[in-house]
Parts: sequence; structure tokens; C-alpha cells
Amino acid sequence: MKNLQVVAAIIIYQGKILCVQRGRHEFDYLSDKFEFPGGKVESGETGEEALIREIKEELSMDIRIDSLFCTVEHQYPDFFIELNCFICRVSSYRHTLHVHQQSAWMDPGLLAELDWAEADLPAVYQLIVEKPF
Ligand SMILES: Nc1nc2c([nH]c(=O)n2[C@H]2C[C@H](O)[C@@H](COP(=O)(O)OP(=O)(O)OP(=O)(O)O)O2)c(=O)[nH]1
Repeated sequence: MKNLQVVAAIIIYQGKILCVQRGRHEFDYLSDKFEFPGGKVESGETGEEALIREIKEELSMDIRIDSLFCTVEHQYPDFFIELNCFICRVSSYRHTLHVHQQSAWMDPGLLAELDWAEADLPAVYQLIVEKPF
């Protein structure tokens, strides 16, 4: 079974968090789910390098990585994922969607209203409780 190393950006701007919605995915349980932007770490890259590259590719955004917020380990039916979520800052709310179907700057208190990828739920609940910004 595949074991994925994934990095994700919790991008904070003026007290809101950028949430992005996937389109169709080969695995139905990921189709149309909300997630934090990011992706797989490629060989030879650090997690931070991968995250900066992914956010540039997916959103045309330049992020500053602040700190590692949490690590979630989750078993999906078809693969295992280690998801490292970093708190990130930007100097503008502006972005362009190159991969996702929708994005929203969300008030932290409203995060639970979105339909998240299952692996993200522990990170979402930790954000709601700890409010690290
Ligand atoms: N970027 C990101 N991926 C997540 C999150 N939560 C979660 O389960 N994932 C999963 C979805 C994907 O299986 C994997 C990330 O890989 P990816 O972004 O390259 O997505 P993908 O599988 O569609 O890509 P690909 O193989 O088609 O190139 O991690 C999250 O918050 N952010």
C-alpha cells in the first residue's frame, strides 16, 4: 500500500484561513473535498521546499512558512498519508486557482462547516480549539 508524504499550508491573512476545494479525483472519497493547499514531497526536497513549490504552482502565491502546526497520520482505503500542516503567512489575499475548483477565506470558527478530506479533520479541529493566530 502506498505511503504518501504530504505537506499542506494553513495560509493565514487578516485572521482568515485559505481553504481550497478539489475537483474530481480518482478516489471518490477525495472528490470535491476541501483541503489545505499543498501536495506530495518529491525526492530530494525538504517539506518546506515542497510546500513553497506547491503553493506557487497551485495558487501563484508566495508564502512565508511560520511553523509546523501538526502532523496527521491517516489511513485511507487505498493509501496511507502523513500530512504535515504548516502555518504560513502571505502579504496579500490574492491568488489564482490553477488546480482547485473553488477557494474561500474562512473565519476559523466556521471551518467545520466545510466538507473536508478525512485526513484534515484533526488539523481542522485543532485549529478551531487552539486558534494559533
Ligand atoms: N494538498 C493536500 N493534499 C491532501 C490534504 N489532505 C489529504 O488527504 N490530501 C491528500 C490528497 C492526495 O491524495 C494527496 C496530495 O497529493 P497531490 O496534491 O499531489 O494530489 P493528487 O493525488 O490529486 O495528485 P496526483 O497524484 O494526481 O499528481 O494528499 C490536504 O489538506 N492538502
